Amino acid sequence: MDLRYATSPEHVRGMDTEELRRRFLVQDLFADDEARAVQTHHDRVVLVGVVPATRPVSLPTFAELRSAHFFERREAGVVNVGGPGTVTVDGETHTVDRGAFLYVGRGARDVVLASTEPTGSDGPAAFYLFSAPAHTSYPTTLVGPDGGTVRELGDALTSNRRTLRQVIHEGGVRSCQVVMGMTTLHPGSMWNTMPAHTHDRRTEVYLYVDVPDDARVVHLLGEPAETRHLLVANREAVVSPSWSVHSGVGTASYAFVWAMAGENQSFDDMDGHPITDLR
Ligand SMILES: O=C(O)C(=O)C[C@H](O)C(=O)CO
Ligand SMILES: [Zn+2]
Repeated sequence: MDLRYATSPEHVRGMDTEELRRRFLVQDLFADDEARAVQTHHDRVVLVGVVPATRPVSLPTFAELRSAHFFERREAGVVNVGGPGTVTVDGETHTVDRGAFLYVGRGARDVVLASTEPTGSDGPAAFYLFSAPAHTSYPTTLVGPDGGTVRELGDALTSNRRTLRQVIHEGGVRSCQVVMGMTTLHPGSMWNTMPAHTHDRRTEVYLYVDVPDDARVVHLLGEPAETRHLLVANREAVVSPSWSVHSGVGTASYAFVWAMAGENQSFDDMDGHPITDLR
């Protein structure tokens, strides 16, 4: 498990490109037949990537968690961003195809992730887990690729027309902390999350997906009056501490999985920062 210690806004002012990327960008989370993990000490969020390319992969626990099994004190949202697949939780198998989500509650013991058509056109399944500490156990719940609460946002005239699906949230699948969903940019729209915002009560992670190999997303981070940027490729994630804006523009249309944990689960508890205020 890769550990990322907490950062402060003052610290960001002095970071060069290499340090910004080392602290906030998560690369190489997805590797064949492995469960790779990163923990940020911001809200103790753990990210795991699993690509069951040639065999099913059992989710291990990690030494840093000091727990007998991964879900002993945690919950997670799992989304598949690859080809068709299944997730088996304590013997019950769920079909989790591309764009589907599975919420796994505290107490689950054996979690096995598998591809259904590893050599198909979408390749093997690619599971992304966003996990946070949990105080109680909510039921494991599957949401299909079109499920959740859909919000249409933005405008083609400002290049930010996008469809946002809230899946694990106050009005949907219950959880202790995790709030999670996916946003898909419409063809020709490149800007996400504009106007940008912060939410001082939650850490958020964006995982960018469906970014063409020759494209990048220019992701803005940092305090609104002191922004920095990262050039982000497909299946890379960016950690946004509570004080950081998170917004980006692609050189092609793309999608992203957003997920949060922290003090509350109120999606609309955010402070907007107009582009004219960003520096
Ligand atoms: O397109 C958007 O806008 C988003 O997807 C915003 C994220 O959901 C978010 O940042 C929630 O806090
Ligand atoms: Zn946000």
